[in-house]
Amino acid sequence: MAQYSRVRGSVALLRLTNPPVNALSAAVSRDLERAVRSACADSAVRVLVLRGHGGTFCGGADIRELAGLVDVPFRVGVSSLVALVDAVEAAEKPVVAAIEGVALGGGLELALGCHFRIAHGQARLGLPEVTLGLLPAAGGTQRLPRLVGFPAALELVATGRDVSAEEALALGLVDHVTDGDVEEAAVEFARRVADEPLASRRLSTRPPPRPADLDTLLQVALERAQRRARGALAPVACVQAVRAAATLPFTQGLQLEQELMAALLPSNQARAMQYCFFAQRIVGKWSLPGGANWRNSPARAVSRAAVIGLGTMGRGIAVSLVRAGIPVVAMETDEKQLRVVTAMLEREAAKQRRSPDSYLQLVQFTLERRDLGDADLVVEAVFEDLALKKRLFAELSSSCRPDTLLCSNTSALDVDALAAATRRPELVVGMHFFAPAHVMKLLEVVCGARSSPVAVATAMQLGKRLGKVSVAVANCPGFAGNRMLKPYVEQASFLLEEGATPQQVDAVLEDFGFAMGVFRMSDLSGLDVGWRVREEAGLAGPTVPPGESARRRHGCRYSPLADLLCEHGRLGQKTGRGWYLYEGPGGRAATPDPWLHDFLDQYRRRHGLRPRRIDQQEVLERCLYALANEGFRILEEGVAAGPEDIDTIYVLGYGWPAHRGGPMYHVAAVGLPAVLSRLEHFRRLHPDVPQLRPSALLRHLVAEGSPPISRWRELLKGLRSQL
Ligand SMILES: CC/C=C\CC(=O)SCCNC(=O)CCNC(=O)[C@H](O)C(C)(C)COP(=O)(O)OP(=O)(O)OC[C@H]1O[C@@H](n2cnc3c(N)ncnc32)[C@H](O)[C@@H]1OP(=O)(O)O
Repeated sequence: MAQYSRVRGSVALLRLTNPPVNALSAAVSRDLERAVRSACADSAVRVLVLRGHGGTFCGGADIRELAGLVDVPFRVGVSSLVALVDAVEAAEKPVVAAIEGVALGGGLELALGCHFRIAHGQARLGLPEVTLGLLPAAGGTQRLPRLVGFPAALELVATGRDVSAEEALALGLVDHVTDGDVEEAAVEFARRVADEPLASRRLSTRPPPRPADLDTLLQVALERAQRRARGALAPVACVQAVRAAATLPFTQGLQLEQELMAALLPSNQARAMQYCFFAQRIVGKWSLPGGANWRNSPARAVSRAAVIGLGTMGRGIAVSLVRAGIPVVAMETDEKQLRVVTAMLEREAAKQRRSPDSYLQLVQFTLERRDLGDADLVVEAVFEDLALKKRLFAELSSSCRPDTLLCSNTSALDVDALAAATRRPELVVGMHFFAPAHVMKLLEVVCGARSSPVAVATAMQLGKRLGKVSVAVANCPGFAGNRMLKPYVEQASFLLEEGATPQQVDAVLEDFGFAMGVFRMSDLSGLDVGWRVREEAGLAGPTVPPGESARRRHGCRYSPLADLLCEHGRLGQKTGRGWYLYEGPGGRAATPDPWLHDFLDQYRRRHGLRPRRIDQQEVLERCLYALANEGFRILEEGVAAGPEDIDTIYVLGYGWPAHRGGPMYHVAAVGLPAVLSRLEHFRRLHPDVPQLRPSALLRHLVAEGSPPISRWRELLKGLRSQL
């Protein structure tokens, strides 16, 4: 796990070895500590270089231990890592960290214990513990501010953002960056510093910097963390721990860090966030009914891509491709959109500290379909209209190379119908990006009935290359994410009919931790999007069969409230009014609108609905259980392979709070029998709402004694699977 060898006579080269990411399990930490002590005791050694095996320094503490997934008490992992970092820092001979790949979490804390840090130009460094519901508890919150100052330390610890080697150098986090061989550079560096005094290099003994505005800075950071945390404990604990570095001596700061960690480690929030971490890895291990899977189906190389349509979605997709270094041919007729995408690329280049030209030269704008001919993969991102898309797919099928993959960014339409319009249905898949596509980390890869393994593998792999988490789902209206949104939005509308207000419903959902309540979200994305879909489905507008009552469709309860707002020209933020009032068209600040409240009163009177007081619990249960119930149906039908897929989609694509794990994790945590009983209760009260009828899978799981969520995937394999 950790050995040392002597190089160039007096340099001890220690190699941390625990593939795939050299995680510091308790055993590995102890082993490395022993190796450090032996090297220090070796009289032939003057200086130590510490590196990781296999091109990566260290991915941090072993999360499986912290999450209680292996048979090692989590406190043992923490204390072994703390002891290791302390031993490294206390070494009487200089220790140089040679960082390549990543130094994350406990890995970076280990590097902070070293006296010098050399990084490869491609390395990434960070303290992502907050994303696991934790904080850096091997001295990271105390050493980092002593090295890079409070503003940077507060930001890095509280957000978990990782930085490039270049930024690390600018922050003072590393001493030197090399684009050559990091081991050679570190050994060379080590020989130069072998005789340097170490006192000032031990961060624990350094006084923390004290800018004049430190108190204000700490207060602002704490308030910001509280505001942004939306109920999550870890970001606030992170700021509290870093603040201790300003107010307490090192050992007492460390003590507080440990106490905060001891409170976070066993918390439900940390469990939920660690579940999310592993869920996001599980979803990469896709399989298809024929036996093809992520292991046996290689992806095709994508060295040139095309994007059709540079509206909101298309331009985000184009930017993502360019950022990943993939040349893009972008087809768009509206010149205004070309200017927008050019400006976006310039901004992105500046963010990545690249020249604008390095990005702009990767894009070729065109009006001609023949220019797409050479692409390995085309992503269509035109208007959401099935007939239009089918025509386009038919044309692409004739004009593109026979092996070009044809992908659609549709958010709900039938991928099999698009495939059927081509002469290569096996090379058609859905690639459903989420807006803004260059920011959101989720990609739903929609596998059509005839999509080939290579098409699925290529789309999944491309998502990863773009820095996204790809989740494979089967083709059905709305796929997994948008399909589950429907009953959730419907319940919210029914609650308005029964007496709630948009701000009441949103406040409950935002208190739960959602980035945005359902009505604010609907205003942001535009009420007309759903209106168009409902019109196409014969639920709204001129296509509704004559004689259908306003509040019923196909014999079931229907709320026409959103349709009525659209008819009044209230499309959300873009028109300056929707469920809320905004400063003007395009405004962002939502305020309650007296017009809307009058409108709701009149609506209720017109339909003889007597408003009642609705409490928070009812809002939460009806919205969230209806959504999760649809999730069970999706699992039952094999549209998604497991609860991890649904939870990943909701956390990364729909603002579900990670500290609550995702909808399926949430209902499992509440208890399936309790959820079933509440759904049965609501179903009795609303017999004309089929979405409240508990799904067969939920009943089945309850009948089986509510197995833990980690077992559902296996149990589902026995059911009908489309994946
Ligand atoms: C005292 C306590 C102090 C500190 C606490 C900590 O250090 S908490 C851990 C902090 N570290 C992290 O959060 C990093 C997590 N890992 C990653 O971000 C990525 O895995 C990484 C290292 C950037 C590599 O990414 P890549 O895309 O190359 O691989 P992938 O994510 O698919 O991971 C490969 C397999 O490794 C497993 N794994 C990754 N990190 C850890 C870890 N720290 N502990 C345990 N296991 C880890 C991951 O689950 C994958 O496993 P697999 O079975 O192949 O799905």
